[in-house]
Amino acid sequence: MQILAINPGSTSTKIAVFQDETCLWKKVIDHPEQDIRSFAKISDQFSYRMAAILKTLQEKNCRLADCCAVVGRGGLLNPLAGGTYLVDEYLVQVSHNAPGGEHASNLGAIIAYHLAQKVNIPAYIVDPVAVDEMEPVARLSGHPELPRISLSHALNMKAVARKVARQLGKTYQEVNLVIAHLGSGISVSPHRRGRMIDVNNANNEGPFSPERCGTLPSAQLVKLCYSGKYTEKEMLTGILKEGGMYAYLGTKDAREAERRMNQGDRQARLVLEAMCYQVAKEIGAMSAVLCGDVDRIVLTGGLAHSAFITDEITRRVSFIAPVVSVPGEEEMASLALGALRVLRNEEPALIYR
Ligand SMILES: Nc1ncnc2c1ncn2[C@@H]1O[C@H](COP(=O)(O)OP(=O)(O)O)[C@@H](O)[C@H]1O
Ligand SMILES: CCCC(=O)OP(=O)(O)O
Repeated sequence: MQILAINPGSTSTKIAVFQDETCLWKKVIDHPEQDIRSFAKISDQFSYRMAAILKTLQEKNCRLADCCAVVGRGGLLNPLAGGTYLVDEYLVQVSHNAPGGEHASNLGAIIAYHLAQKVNIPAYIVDPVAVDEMEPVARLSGHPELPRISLSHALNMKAVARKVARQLGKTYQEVNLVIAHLGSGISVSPHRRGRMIDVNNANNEGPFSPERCGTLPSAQLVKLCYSGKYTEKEMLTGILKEGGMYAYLGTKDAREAERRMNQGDRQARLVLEAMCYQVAKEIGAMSAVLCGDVDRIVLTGGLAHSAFITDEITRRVSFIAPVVSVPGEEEMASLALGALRVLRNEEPALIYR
């Protein structure tokens, strides 16, 4: 069965075609920052990204008619359980309206649906960013008007969780893991017997990341918002896109930060160490959620390619459980596998309402 997978990210659109579990080809289309900046809303990027995808399909001689399904990364929907969802008109409409906020992943369902419609095949999303499996006790923030919201790298974390469980000779439902996805954003989540029972909101809680602030001192934040120094849009950009490592060092590229550190830049060292320190603290907190019953701590995402970063985290958390590293992400394969599970009737397609 041939599956087309589409993963819209902040600055790129990843496309891949799978023949069953095998990736036939994959392409990352990079979108120049000035192009992306010219759109007011994420959904306004639909035609722009669609044109780039259709051009790539043509270049690769890929015929939509040869595919059994199109699968996209799911976005900031209202909270929902993990799994593979059929994309229907309602889901497309909600993705347009972006109830959970603006994020490139909102385009995944919209693009998958429109491509699939062309040849009358089903479209799916798998383990969207808004997967919410949090326990009631995890939902209280301390302010009744500000409940905690589950927004995370659920797709990659669940794929990596299944992989690590397999390596242990178990199923995902038989293990307890603390998984830290370390990318442009950072998610740290305790997975208890196949469920993500807590997670820092990767947009605005937890450790700071290459581009996001993470948890900030709340009263100081309120004062800054009302200081007149920044507009609301500037504040949000500063938190979500130009915070964290970027705010301190002017780069979102951890490889560049590490190069500077190795050339003796003390600020670069301090910032990288602080990011790892915060990740380690979050792993400690999420291990407490599991009452210390942790089979493995798993480090994944782009930053997990760095031995400095993984060593720096590991030395602080290895007393809890063995640490394994699964660098990079497996989002494209996870999308295809999610669609295949449904097409093979191993799992029902969920309906989002
Ligand atoms: N080999 C590497 N060593 C250190 N950092 C890396 C490496 N490869 C990627 N990164 C960093 O990982 C971050 C991006 O991670 P990634 O998982 O690709 O995030 P996203 O898909 O969310 O943009 C960037 O800061 C990038 O510099
Ligand atoms: C909003 C949670 C998911 C997320 O942060 O994804 P990216 O790192 O791809 O922006």
